[in-house]
Amino acid sequence: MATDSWALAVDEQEAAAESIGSLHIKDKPEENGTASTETTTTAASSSTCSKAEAGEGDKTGEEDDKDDKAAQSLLNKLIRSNLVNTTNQVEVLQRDPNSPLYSVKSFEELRLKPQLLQGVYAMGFNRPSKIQENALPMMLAEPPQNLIAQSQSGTGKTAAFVLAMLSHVDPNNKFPQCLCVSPTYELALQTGKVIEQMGKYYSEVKLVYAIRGNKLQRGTQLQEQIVIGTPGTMLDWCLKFKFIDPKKIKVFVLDEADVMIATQGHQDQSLRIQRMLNKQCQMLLFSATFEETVWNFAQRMVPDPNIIKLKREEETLDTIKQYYVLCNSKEEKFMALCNIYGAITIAQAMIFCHTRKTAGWLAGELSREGHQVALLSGEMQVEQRACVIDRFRDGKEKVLVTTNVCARGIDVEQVSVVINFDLPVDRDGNPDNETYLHRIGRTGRFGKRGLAINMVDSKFSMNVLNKIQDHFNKKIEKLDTDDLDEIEKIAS
Ligand SMILES: Nc1ncnc2c1ncn2[C@@H]1O[C@H](COP(=O)(O)OP(=O)(O)OP(=O)(O)O)[C@@H](O)[C@H]1O
Repeated sequence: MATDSWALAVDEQEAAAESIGSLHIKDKPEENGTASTETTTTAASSSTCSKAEAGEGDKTGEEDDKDDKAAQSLLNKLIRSNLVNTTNQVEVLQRDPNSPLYSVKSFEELRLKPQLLQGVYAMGFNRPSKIQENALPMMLAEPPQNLIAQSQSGTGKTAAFVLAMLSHVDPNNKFPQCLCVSPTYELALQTGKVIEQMGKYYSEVKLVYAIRGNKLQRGTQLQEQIVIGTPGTMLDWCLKFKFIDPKKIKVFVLDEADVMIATQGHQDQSLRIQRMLNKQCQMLLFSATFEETVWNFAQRMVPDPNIIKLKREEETLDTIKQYYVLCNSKEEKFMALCNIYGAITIAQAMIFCHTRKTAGWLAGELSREGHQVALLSGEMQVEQRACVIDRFRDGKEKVLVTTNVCARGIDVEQVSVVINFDLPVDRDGNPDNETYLHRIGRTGRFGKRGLAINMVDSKFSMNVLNKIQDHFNKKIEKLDTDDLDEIEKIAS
């Protein structure tokens, strides 16, 4: 039955692809898993963290002063991605005590291994963000301490737990020592890329993906120290195939921990893995959101945890401006969208719909208007989804129309606008506050400014919007999309 529904989903996807001229879905990754781009590693690969290129070391070797190197590399990264024109903008945020990027400390003070410090600077990081500054000393302490940590979207949680894993592995031991479980295939791939980038100068440390499609021979003894994957495959590798000896695991990370706990299947699988681990294994749980019941469950699950928790009013980022638009139908919502596009320059946008059907319709309409559109929904094969995201990340499409599948974790710096074409609600029609926060967090990454626009088309959705406002105690302003000057103003 499962196979049938997959096949149907792919057929529908292909049908949609035909109707949407510029929608691109790449074929499955090449058999050996080596993707075309330098940093991409696909499902079937077991990859090394060492990808140092000749010449890069020389570049930094010219400069003696570490601060200058870091500053220069950050500036290069930001200029490359057109985020800022000077370092000052990020620097200012990192020095503002009210900003989640605030940090007075340096990466040097965290006493990271030199290879990791080099990797961090090569990524363009200058100083740790607040969550990194607070969480890393706890995570790197001896004896290891457990941690449940919440920090706003795009503030560097992934980088924090990746650094912790890389710091804890013993490269001389050729077996898995760190497990990182992500809720989706594409998030696992994305986190894997961060591990590769950060571990670029730590060539002895290797990484393998426990995700669908990466089939290993029975009896394989993994040599890689870090395993990143989705809960089902990870559990199989521990329990059924015994590729991993859970007793040898030193660090266990649950990324997007709240959804891992709140989703029954994920919770069962994660708990079954956890039960196989040694009592001394360090447990690290991270997310931008933790609903109260989930938070309580997490505290029962993790023995004696350190806790970093946000106050409700801190959960939303001030750098993301939130608006709503009043409409009467989906056609009017589409018109409003066109007006927004007509008034402001949008680098890249993510548009969230409630159903696959609406997403397909909207992608078709936008495509007819001449936009380069990518469509992504949960029913697509995971490899196809990963390819759609890669293309979007590379800027090949400027608009990504999607359902909730992409609401969490996906890190695309150039996303300047998030549109909730449909507001997020749960199965009972109640506002889904957590999903709202994750969705709008796809913009405004690491201090960048972002715009979130909500389409309201009924009393029901107005009610949902009001409840979301009340929940976060944050005003969502009304926007008149017929008034082009007004739209221009909000973007300036
Ligand atoms: N210290 C730092 N200095 C500069 N950039 C950073 C730093 N830490 C992380 N970043 C960058 O900020 C962006 C967001 O980081 P990351 O994906 O780790 O955030 P997150 O908190 O895990 O987000 P989400 O809640 O959406 O999963 C990434 O592009 C990352 O490279």
